[in-house]
Amino acid sequence: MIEFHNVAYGYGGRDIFSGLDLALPAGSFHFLTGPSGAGKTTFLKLCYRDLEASSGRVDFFDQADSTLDRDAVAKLRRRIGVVHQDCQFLDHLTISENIALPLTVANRPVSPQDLSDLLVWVGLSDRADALPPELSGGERQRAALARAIIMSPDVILADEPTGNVDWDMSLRLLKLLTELNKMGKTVVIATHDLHLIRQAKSMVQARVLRIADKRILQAGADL
Ligand SMILES: Nc1ncnc2c1ncn2[C@@H]1O[C@H](COP(=O)(O)OP(=O)(O)OP(=O)(O)O)[C@@H](O)[C@H]1O
Repeated sequence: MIEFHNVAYGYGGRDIFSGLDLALPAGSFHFLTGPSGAGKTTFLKLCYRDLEASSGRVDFFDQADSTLDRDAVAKLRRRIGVVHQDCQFLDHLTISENIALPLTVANRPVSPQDLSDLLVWVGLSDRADALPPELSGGERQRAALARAIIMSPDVILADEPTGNVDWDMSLRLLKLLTELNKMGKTVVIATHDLHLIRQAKSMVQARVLRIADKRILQAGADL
């Protein structure tokens, strides 16, 4: 789905990654760990082409990065749903309008039934007409997940989706992400939470990646 070939990336001359070789196959489930500032968000941004590799090559859905024009990049982004760390919403729109926003912006019809099913799935039916500032942290995270998948992406990237929620809510979010994976979606979760990763072992066949020395390595079974 997304493949990194000898990729380097840095900010202002400071390398975050170098010699990165990695594949995220279709239908896989990955956790990405590493200390704060190691580059987890940067890696996710490279995965949805918000950032471009400084050198090396990233292939998206079997297409080399360098061959993609603007339309192709827009198209590939529609196949990738992102749950951002800070979950920003438009505060003057309701939760259901925010969730439907990617469709509205793309000028695509919003099916009331699909939207309602999605709200039920994330457990937000009774909050559909609330405004974002009225939501709890866990509700915001679930709304962000719903918004990320409304375009039926093939890949879901979640940046610290359980960062600000309690354990029960973390498990609930993890369950939603594993359900998406069972539907065939490729899932990548960046997280500090090793407890969550251990918990996931009984729910899904997940690979754990760890950022170390500007590379991303498969973590050992000791986690
Ligand atoms: N736009 C930017 N310009 C310059 N440096 C940046 C920029 N974005 C991130 N960095 C730096 O790059 C490094 C990696 O940042 P990144 O946000 O990817 O780490 P992270 O592992 O996601 O961190 P955290 O767990 O704290 O969210 C950090 O040192 C950060 O300060």
